[in-house]
Amino acid sequence: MIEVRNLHKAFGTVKAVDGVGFTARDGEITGLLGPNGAGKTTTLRMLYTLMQPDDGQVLVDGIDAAADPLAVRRALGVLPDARGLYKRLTARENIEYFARLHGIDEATLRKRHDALVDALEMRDILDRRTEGFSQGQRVKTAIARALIHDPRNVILDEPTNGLDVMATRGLRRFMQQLKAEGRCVLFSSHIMQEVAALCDRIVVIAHGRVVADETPDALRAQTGETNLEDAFVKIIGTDEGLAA
Ligand SMILES: Nc1ncnc2c1ncn2[C@@H]1O[C@H](COP(=O)(O)OP(=O)(O)OP(=O)(O)O)[C@@H](O)[C@H]1O
Repeated sequence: MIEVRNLHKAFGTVKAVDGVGFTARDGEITGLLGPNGAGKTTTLRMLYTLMQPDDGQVLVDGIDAAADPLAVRRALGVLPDARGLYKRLTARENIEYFARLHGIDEATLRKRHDALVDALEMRDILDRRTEGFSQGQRVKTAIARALIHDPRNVILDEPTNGLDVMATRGLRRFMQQLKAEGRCVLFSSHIMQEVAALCDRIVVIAHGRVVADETPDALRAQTGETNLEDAFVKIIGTDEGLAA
């Protein structure tokens, strides 16, 4: 479970995150939805301890990220916005390198590696260097690498960005599988249909603040709109930066 309380982050005069708080629960998919520049990536970066908040608190499985960042990192699997693969290494080497950094024994590595490779349908690219990989191939490799230590909590920053329809469908299936395994899945998106199709709970962010935190059905009821796209536009007050 991921709990975020009253997070703040400013860059000069820009208040990127201005008092964000929400809870992402185990066995659920939580979507962080907001237009471009709303503060999604900055929020996620503070969650996975890449960036220090000016104020506020992050708890992962009850562990305070400021007090024990290493324990929090161990409890998290993260697909960052910059996918950050080692391009001279093959996909397999990228994944195995992370497994070794986590100190995973060989037998567990094999088992976990095979399960991820099958779930992500990436066996055909395993022994290619990641240099020259397509967006979808890069995302698959980065996700497998992020999850090799079997984390309970999974954070994905715009995971389907740049993926084609088939790759997007595959990734959505994979996220459902993570949820079925009882993990806490938190992902960001500015694509309403995606969030609507996947999420148990939607946290809408605009101008660095949470403007709604509901189930998709409750969001529709709250706004009186049957179409989620119309509901979002009503909540945010503009359709600028939101993709259909
Ligand atoms: N390192 C930085 N230095 C200066 N300003 C920043 C920095 N990172 C983010 N910002 C600003 O903070 C605001 C929030 O940015 P952020 O990347 O969190 O938004 P986002 O919701 O992830 O947007 P997108 O959907 O476009 O990725 C923006 O105005 C952005 O320009």
